[in-house]
Amino acid sequence: SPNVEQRIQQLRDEINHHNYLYYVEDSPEIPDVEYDRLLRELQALEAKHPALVTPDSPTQRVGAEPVKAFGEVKHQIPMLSLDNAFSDDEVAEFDRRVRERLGSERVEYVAEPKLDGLALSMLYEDGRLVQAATRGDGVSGEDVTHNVRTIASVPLRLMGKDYPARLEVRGEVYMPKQGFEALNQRARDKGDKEFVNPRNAAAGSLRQLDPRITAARPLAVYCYGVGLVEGRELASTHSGILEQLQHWGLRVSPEIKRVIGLDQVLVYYEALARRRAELPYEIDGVVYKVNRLDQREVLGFVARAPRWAIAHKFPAQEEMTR
Ligand SMILES: Cc1c[n+]2nc(N)[nH]c2nc1OC(C)C
Repeated sequence: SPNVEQRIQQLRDEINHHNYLYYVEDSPEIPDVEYDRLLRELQALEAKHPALVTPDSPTQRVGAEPVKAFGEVKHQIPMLSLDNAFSDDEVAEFDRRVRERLGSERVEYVAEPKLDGLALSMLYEDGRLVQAATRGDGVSGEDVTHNVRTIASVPLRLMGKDYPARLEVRGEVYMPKQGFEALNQRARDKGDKEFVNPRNAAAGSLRQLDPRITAARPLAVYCYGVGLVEGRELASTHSGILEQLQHWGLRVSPEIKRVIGLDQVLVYYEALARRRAELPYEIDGVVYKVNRLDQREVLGFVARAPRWAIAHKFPAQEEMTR
C-alpha cells in the first residue's frame, strides 16, 4: 500500500541522513538509541514487505552470503602510483620542474595527508554504489563491492541530484589507530594472530570473502579524487571536485588544504609532521597535487606516475621515535 512505501522511503532517507551526519561529518544529531529505533522500524517493515527491499536500502549493507571468489575489475582509467620525495630539496626540485613546464612563477597545490591504508575505487551509477575494487596492479584490481558496502562512511546512495550519471570515486580505505588497537586486543584475548599494523589490518579486513567479517572490522574511507566521470563536467580544480564529492555525501579529509608555492607546501608538511602522533589514523607522508586540471593536462605523466603530483614521505616511524 502506498503509505507503507512512503513510510519505507521516508525511513530510508532519514537513516541515510543520520548515517551521513554520524559517519561522514562525525557530528550526529540524534542519540544512537533513536537511530537504532529508526533502523529497526525499517527492518520490520521490509521483513513484512520483502518485495519492497532494494539493494541501496540502509538495511542491505551487510550481504547475507559470502562470495565464492573475488571478481576481477579492469580500471577504465589506470590507478597510478605516486613518485616519492624524501627531502625538502626533492620537493623543491618537483616544484621547480612543475613551474618550469607551466612557465608560471607560483603554482597552487592541494596538500593532503597520505593515509597508510589501501587505495580503493568506488563506482556510482545514477547515485548508487554499484562496484568497489582494490587498486591491484593499477590496471586491474579485485572486486570488493560486498565488503565496501559494509563500511559505514561509504554512502550506498549519493546525496542531492546533480551528480554525474557515472562517477568513479577514488580514496583510501584505512583502519583508525583506536580500532586497530581494539581489534588486536580482541585477537590477543582469543589467542588469535595479531595484525602487524593498521595497513595490514585494513587490507586483511577488506579482502574477506564473507562480508560479515568485514562488517565487524573498524574500517573507514577518505576520498581523494575521481577516475571515470560520465554525464556531466566536474569542477576545473581538484579542490572544487573534492567539494563536489563532499556535497554528494562522500567523506573527504578535513586536513586537505590549498597551498600556493613551495614555502606554503613545506609549512603544511612540517605542521602535519608535528601532529602525526596525535592523528586518529596512520599517515606515511603528504601528497601535493597541482590544483588546476588544465595545468595537469600540460604536465601529463611519466611512465608510472603523474608529473603533477608527488608524495613527500616522513622518515620511517621507528626513526621518528628513536
Ligand atoms: C596513489 C595516491 C594516493 N593518494 N593519497 C592522497 N591523499 N591522494 C592520493 N593520490 C594518489 O594518486 C593520485 C595522485 C593519482
